[in-house]
Amino acid sequence: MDEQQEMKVKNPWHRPHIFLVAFGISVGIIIMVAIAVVQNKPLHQKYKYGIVLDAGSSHTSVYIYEWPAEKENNTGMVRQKHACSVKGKGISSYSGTPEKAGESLKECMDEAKKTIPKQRHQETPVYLGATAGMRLLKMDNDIASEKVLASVETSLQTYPFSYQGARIITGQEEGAFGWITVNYLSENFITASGTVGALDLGGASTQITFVSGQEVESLDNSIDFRLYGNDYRLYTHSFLCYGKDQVLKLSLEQQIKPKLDVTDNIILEDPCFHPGYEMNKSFQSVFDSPCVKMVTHSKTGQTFKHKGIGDWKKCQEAITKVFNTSYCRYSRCSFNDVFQPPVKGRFGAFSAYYFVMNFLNVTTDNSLDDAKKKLGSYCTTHWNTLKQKHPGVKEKYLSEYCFSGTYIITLLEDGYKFTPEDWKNTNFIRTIKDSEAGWTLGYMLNLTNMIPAEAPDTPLLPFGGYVSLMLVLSLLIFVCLILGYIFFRRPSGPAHKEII
Ligand SMILES: Nc1ncnc2c1ncn2[C@@H]1O[C@H](COP(=O)(O)OP(=O)(O)O)[C@@H](O)[C@H]1O
Ligand SMILES: [Ca+2]
Repeated sequence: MDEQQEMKVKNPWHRPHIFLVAFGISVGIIIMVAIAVVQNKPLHQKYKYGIVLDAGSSHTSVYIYEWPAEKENNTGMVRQKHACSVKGKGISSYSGTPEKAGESLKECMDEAKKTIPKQRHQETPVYLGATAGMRLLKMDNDIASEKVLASVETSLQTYPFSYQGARIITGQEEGAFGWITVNYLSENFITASGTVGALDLGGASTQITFVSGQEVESLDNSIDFRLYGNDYRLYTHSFLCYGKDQVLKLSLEQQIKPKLDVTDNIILEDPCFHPGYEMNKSFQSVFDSPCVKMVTHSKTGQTFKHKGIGDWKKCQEAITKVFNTSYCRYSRCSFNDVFQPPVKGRFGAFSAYYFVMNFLNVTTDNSLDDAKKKLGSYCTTHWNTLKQKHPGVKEKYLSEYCFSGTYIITLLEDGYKFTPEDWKNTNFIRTIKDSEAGWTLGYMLNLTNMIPAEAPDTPLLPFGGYVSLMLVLSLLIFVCLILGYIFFRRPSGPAHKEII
């Protein structure tokens, strides 16, 4: 009996509290290991980067994107890490001094070098896409446009990144990649919520892109994509010369034309500019674009007086004249003989749509009629009152918001045939989840093959679920071991004898 008692003391498993302590410690260790795994995961996460330069007609922006390396194909994983606005005008403005186009990018590209971790520089792709400003320069002066592109190319090649090319993208690409960006960021490709149409307004061109569900009668306007296992047929059109800066030139030209032969001292009374606004402008500034067909060499170097009268109704009448709706060779057109099926679904309107409407404080919470009333009263505001109210706003922008707002409403309503209901389904957006809406993200996703045609195989469990399951399984195994130990040990051990 003494011997048996001794054995009981030597075998700790015969004391339940020791067993409990050992069990508690083991569970504690397992939980700590699991938490450490979860906590430390982001530290070990490898990020990848990509740079896209948006060489627009009015200015260039450099965007840096970032994504976790192992989640390349999951929608919504790429986000904008940084954006830099290049000082000065767009690259097409350097047609006379092409070498300066490349130089202009230096500050923002130096910033990119600092933003992206050094060890990732070599593998980081850089793309430059030029839009309507360069399309116009190419039409006007092909050699100059080549020189400007060569200049930005030389400049970008001096950086430690992986240079992938600088080119003028097509209007279809601009429209389609804007649509991809908006829907990728909204995660519409993986949910059943349907897609959102994209409206992009620039300075020199404007794009409309949406899934119409109807036959697209002109091949130029149709793009097919297979993304994440779904087929999409997009309607897209880019109107060159219908960005807000070029339309302003078109509208000024139309108002000047009838006065040209009548008088030498032209005073243009413009309903789209505020009462009290008066500025001498050169004819050159209106006629210097291939969008404006009239060439008046006799007026080169001369100026006209641009005078605001602030009359929204007349402004809209003037703007309507830039749309040609007299001819359509398809079953239906937007304007200028361009096929367009009826607009459908929700729309995200970005770039200058957002800048203008945000400044005017017009949202689609206002009915279309209320938006017009608001704009009408804004346009009649005296120029001096406005300048006093917005001392920080660039005068050029400030003077043009009445025109631009009127153009936007006219383009949507008369151009694209938006009904008051479609207007309500439109959102003016600058960013989605902190990434800017525009064509650049979609462009990069496409060129880096980050948008697969088929839905990627998703793991059975998310990472958190996986860790929890492993934890429960380890506990189960642990408990089984303990029970097994106790159970199998008893028949041969002294404890068994003791019971008998
Ligand atoms: N804060 C702002 N207020 C009003 N307009 C703006 C503002 N910032 C940018 N813009 C305008 O947005 C437009 C951007 O066009 P951009 O992308 O340069 O041309 P495109 O896309 O036609 O090549 C330009 O007309 C520019 O003047
Ligand atoms: Ca643009």
